Amino acid sequence: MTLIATESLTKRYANGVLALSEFTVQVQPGVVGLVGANGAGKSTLIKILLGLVEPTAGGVRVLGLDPKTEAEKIRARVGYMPEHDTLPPDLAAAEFVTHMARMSGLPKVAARERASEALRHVGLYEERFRQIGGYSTGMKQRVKLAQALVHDPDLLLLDEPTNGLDPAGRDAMLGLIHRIGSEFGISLVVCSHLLGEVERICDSLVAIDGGRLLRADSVATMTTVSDVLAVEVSEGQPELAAALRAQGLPVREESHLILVPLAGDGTYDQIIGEVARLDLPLHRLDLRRHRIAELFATASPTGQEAADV
Ligand SMILES: Nc1ncnc2c1ncn2[C@@H]1O[C@H](COP(=O)(O)OP(=O)(O)OP(=O)(O)O)[C@@H](O)[C@H]1O
Repeated sequence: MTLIATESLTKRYANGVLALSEFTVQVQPGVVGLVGANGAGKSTLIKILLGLVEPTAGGVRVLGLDPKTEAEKIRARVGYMPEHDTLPPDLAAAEFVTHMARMSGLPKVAARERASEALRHVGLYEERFRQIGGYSTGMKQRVKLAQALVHDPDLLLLDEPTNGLDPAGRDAMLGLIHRIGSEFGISLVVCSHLLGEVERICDSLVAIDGGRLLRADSVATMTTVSDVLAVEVSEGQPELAAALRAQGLPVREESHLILVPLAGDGTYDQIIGEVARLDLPLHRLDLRRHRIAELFATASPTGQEAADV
C-alpha cells in the first residue's frame, strides 16, 4: 500500500507565506528521507499528514486515510516525534511514556508494559524512573522517540531527530532509526536538512525546495555511478593533477580527490601511467557516485543550505 500520497497539495498560511505549492508525491513503505533547507516546508507537510494543519488546496492520504476526516485513525497508526523539546521536566520517562500510551487508548497495565518496552528499545530502560529534566539532550531525543513508538504504529514521522546531538549521539540515533526500520518493519519518514544522514539510513528520498517537490526517488537511483573518475593518492596530489593536465585531461580537484571525466578505457591507463611514473601511493581509482547534494546545487539559494551539509 502507498504510505503517503499527495495531489497538488498547497498550504498558504494566514500571513501569506506559501509553505507548500502544488506538491504531488507518492511515497512507498520503507525508511524515507524528507529533505530540504530550513523553511522548505517539511514541518508543514508533516503537520498536514497528521491532520494538525489544514491544507489550503489539494489532496492527501496517509496509509490510505484522509487527515481531514480520519485524523484520529491516522494518529492511532502513526507515531510523531516533534522537532522541539516538549517534554515535561518533572515527570520520569516511564510516567510520561505511559501517559502517552494511555492517550493512544491503551489500558493501564498494557500502557505501562508498552512504555517499558519502548524505553528499552531506545536504550533508556535503566534510567526510566529518573526525571526527564535531568536527562541529556540525547536522552531527551530518545524519550521523544519512545513516546512515538509506544502504541506500536505502522508509520513513524520523525522531525529532525538528530537535532542538538553531538556526533556520537547522532550515530546512536541514526542506528536506532535504521534498526526500527529494518527489525520492526515500521515505515519511517525522517525529516532532515542533513543530506549525509539521510543518505546513510534511508531507502528513498523526497526532496523539497521552497514548498515544491524537487525529486522523489530511491537513494540507490540518486546515487548511481557517474562518468567521473575519482583518484586519491596519499601524497603528491598537486604533482599528479599537474601531470594529468599536461596529458590534456580536464582535471578538477575537490579536497583530497582528483576528478577526471571518463573518456573510454584510455583514461584509466593514462592515470595509472602517471601514478606509476611519479611513483605515488594510489589509494583509490573508481567511478564516483552521484551525491544527493547535487540535487540542490541547481535549485534556489534556499536549497543551497541543504546541499552544504
Ligand atoms: N504557523 C505558521 N504561520 C505562518 N508561517 C508559517 C507557519 N509555520 C511555518 N510557516 C512558514 O512556512 C514556511 C515553511 O515552514 P516549515 O516549518 O514547514 O519548513 P521546514 O522545512 O520544516 O523548516 P524547519 O526545518 O526550519 O522547520 C516557512 O517560511 C515558515 O516561516
